[in-house]
Amino acid sequence: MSTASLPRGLYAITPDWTDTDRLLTAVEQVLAAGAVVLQYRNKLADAGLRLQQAQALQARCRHHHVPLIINDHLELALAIDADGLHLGGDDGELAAARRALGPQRLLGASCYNQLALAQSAQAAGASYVAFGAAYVSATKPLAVQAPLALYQAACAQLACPVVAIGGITPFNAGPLLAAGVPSLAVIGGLYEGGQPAERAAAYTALFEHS
Ligand SMILES: Cc1ncc(COP(=O)(O)OP(=O)(O)O)c(N)n1
Ligand SMILES: Cc1ncsc1CCOP(=O)(O)O
Ligand SMILES: [Mg+2]
Repeated sequence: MSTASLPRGLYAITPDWTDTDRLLTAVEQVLAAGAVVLQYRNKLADAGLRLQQAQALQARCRHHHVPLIINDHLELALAIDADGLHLGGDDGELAAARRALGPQRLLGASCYNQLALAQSAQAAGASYVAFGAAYVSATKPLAVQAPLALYQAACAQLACPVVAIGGITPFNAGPLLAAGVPSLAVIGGLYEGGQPAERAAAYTALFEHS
């Protein structure tokens, strides 16, 4: 099966903002600063607002030639012809999602702190697997912790790209990159406290010389 591949670099995820103008202004800065993937994740938006925000983000992503991945909602990904979908353990079957998405779109799977989940996800058609939380996450404080050794094992053993998520800052990302992780997924580090352009640039710089 041929699938699109996840680019190496900053995997930006949107904050739960219902103010669409505010969201688009901040995301535009993150895309301009070099994020290589955008995931639309908004746990506070209703279906109507999700459609509106996803369509607006799709236009910005196309402008920057950055793939847009939809979190949780297969129907939304199909409705806006997104570049991919990300599913957690309770979000639907990966194999069914792969059939619905076709072979080209990206399909990501949350694997928390379990390598076995990643092996099944790969077999079910996942294009990448995500482990986390790597560090304590203010966005998801109850997220299970994934140890550094898991990232090392996953990068050594899996054929598909490994994404790290959870509490990642430009200052604590080093060990993950040294473990071979090609993609850092970030929410709060980009959008909490303002200056998303500068914050995104600090992450993208991590990938420039490594
Ligand atoms: C890249 C990436 N990795 C992990 C997640 C978490 O997915 P999930 O466990 O389904 O939790 P929610 O994000 O839906 O709260 C993710 N979204 N993206
Ligand atoms: C969705 C998710 N899954 C595990 S941690 C997390 C939140 C990541 O956000 P942040 O980068 O703000 O810690
Ligand atoms: Mg989910």
